[in-house]
Amino acid sequence: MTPTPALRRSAARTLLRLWPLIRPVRVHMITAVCAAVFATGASLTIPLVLKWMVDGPVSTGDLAGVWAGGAVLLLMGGAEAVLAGLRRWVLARPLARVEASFRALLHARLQRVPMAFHDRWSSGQLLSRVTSDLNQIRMFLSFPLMYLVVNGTTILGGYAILLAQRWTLGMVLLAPVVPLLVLCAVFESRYLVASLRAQDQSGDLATAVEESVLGIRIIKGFGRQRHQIDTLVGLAGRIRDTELDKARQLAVVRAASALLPELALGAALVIGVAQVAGGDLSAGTLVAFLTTALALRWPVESIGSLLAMGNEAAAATQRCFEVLDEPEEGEREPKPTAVTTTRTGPGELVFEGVEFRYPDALAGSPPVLRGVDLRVRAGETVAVVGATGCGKTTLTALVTRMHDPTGGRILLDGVDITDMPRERLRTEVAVAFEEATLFATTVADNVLLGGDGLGEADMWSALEVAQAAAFVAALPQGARTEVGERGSRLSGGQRQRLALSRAIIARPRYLVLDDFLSALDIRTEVLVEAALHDVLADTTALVIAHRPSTVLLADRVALLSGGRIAAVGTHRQLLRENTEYADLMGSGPQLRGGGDDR
Ligand SMILES: Nc1ncnc2c1ncn2[C@@H]1O[C@H](COP(=O)(O)OP(=O)(O)OP(=O)(O)O)[C@@H](O)[C@H]1O
Repeated sequence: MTPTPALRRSAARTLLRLWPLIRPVRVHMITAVCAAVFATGASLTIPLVLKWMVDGPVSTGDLAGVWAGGAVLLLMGGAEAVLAGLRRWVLARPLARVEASFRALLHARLQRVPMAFHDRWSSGQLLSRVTSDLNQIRMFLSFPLMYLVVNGTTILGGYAILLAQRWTLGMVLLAPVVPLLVLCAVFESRYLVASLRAQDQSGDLATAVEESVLGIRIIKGFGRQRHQIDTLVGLAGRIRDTELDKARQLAVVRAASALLPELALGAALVIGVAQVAGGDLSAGTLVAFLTTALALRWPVESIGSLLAMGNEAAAATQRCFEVLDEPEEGEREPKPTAVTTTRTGPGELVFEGVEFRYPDALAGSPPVLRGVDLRVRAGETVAVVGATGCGKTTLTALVTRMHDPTGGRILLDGVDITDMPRERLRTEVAVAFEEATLFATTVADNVLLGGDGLGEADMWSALEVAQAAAFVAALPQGARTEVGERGSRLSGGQRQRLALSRAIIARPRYLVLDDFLSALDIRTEVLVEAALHDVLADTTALVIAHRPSTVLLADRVALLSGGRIAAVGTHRQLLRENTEYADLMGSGPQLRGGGDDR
């Protein structure tokens, strides 16, 4: 998906948004610009020295003057080289710092934006912004920006010298400026759009590559390699077309900015030679004039390429600011209501008329949750059961404020969760999902992520509860074993048990478990559930259950149906009294053997 909105700003205005980031290195930037301008000044002085030499010492045979002129030329050349080196040296480190701090800013924002943002954006789009776009911005700041300033100054200074030397000839050289300016203006707006398109398409390609790498088992399993290759080739083809379009646009500007000044130079040369022949102009002045004009060739020719790089940087800047402009989670919270109508106490989790509709839900579709009322008492475990797609996972996501309810409220310890700082909410409530997300680090790092200030002992006791201690101990480096990207070196059941260990390690007061044992065999599941009973004794827990065996973990069961809690009771009660529940649960032997009134 490519969520880039229509372009609203010009490239220059977009680039100006970088100023707060560049501000801390402005002294370095100004120093570098000054060095570059002086270097150019030195190079522009050379034709003037030449004029002096041709009209003076050379024509009069003054050898000492020729040596002096040569020495000045050498000095100017040396100064130009030293100043160019100084510019690079002054900028390298500060710009690397700017890139690093911009990247940190983007990364921090990605952590703080609401889940709805991540639902909307593909990973490849985000990845390309944090990597290639930032790189493009740094390159623009270190080279093209500098040269836009320097070459702009050179062109202005150069043309001023040309006009001063011979204004009629200068006007001939100035003739191409108007058509070139018009061409550059048209080019700027078109190239910016094409750059944005190319960068968005690269993001789409990154997403497709990521999906094909992560989904390689499915692709191979279904023999869909050809299809996948065709998809990637199609996406790469779109990028190629856009890049060719950019190249065509750039070629026109480059050709025009090379050809028109050349024609003007040719015309000036003919007129100048005629004037020298007619005695209206000194040979030295013509040499100086032509040398200056030649010195302006590269600055004029380079403008097209520099503008192109500026446009690409502007597109990259806009894409990065699309992320940075996204409000953080806390920024768009509705003002929380402090009054509680429900009488609720510590340790209780209460849903009060909770409604929820996904922001990107199809128009006209009903809300997923349409008035959920449920009270989970302190220390109680309530299983939520319902048909697939009825909104169970959505309900759990609301407890940790991955999304905020669009109606009603959720109370924790009697406090509306929108009243609580998110940090506090997320230390009170721990979660484990069916899709056990592990990070590409060690077992220990993954489990210890569950809380602050926890040690090895906490980790091993959490692993014991999740029946993971034995397999972790048997790993080559025990808990120090790397689990691979997304835990790829572990089985699905092992990943789920590590995710459960992470959820319970800090002994949270509230636990939200979403079908967290689905990948376990029945024997291991029974063992995990038995150990969990001790943990859950002090914990208020909401458990999403698909399997009858998970339901047995709960004190009570709530049936979610039609966006509401349709029935609450013990497992046996519901099995007897509610046909929808009985249908959902079936009547497996383990249910019948449920022991007490569960
Ligand atoms: N990010 C999303 N954007 C839009 N709609 C969504 C989003 N996530 C889920 N839905 C929709 O919300 C509804 C409820 O989804 P949810 O995952 O909560 O169901 P569930 O009861 O947990 O299903 P299952 O038992 O299959 O896991 C579904 O119709 C689903 O299509």
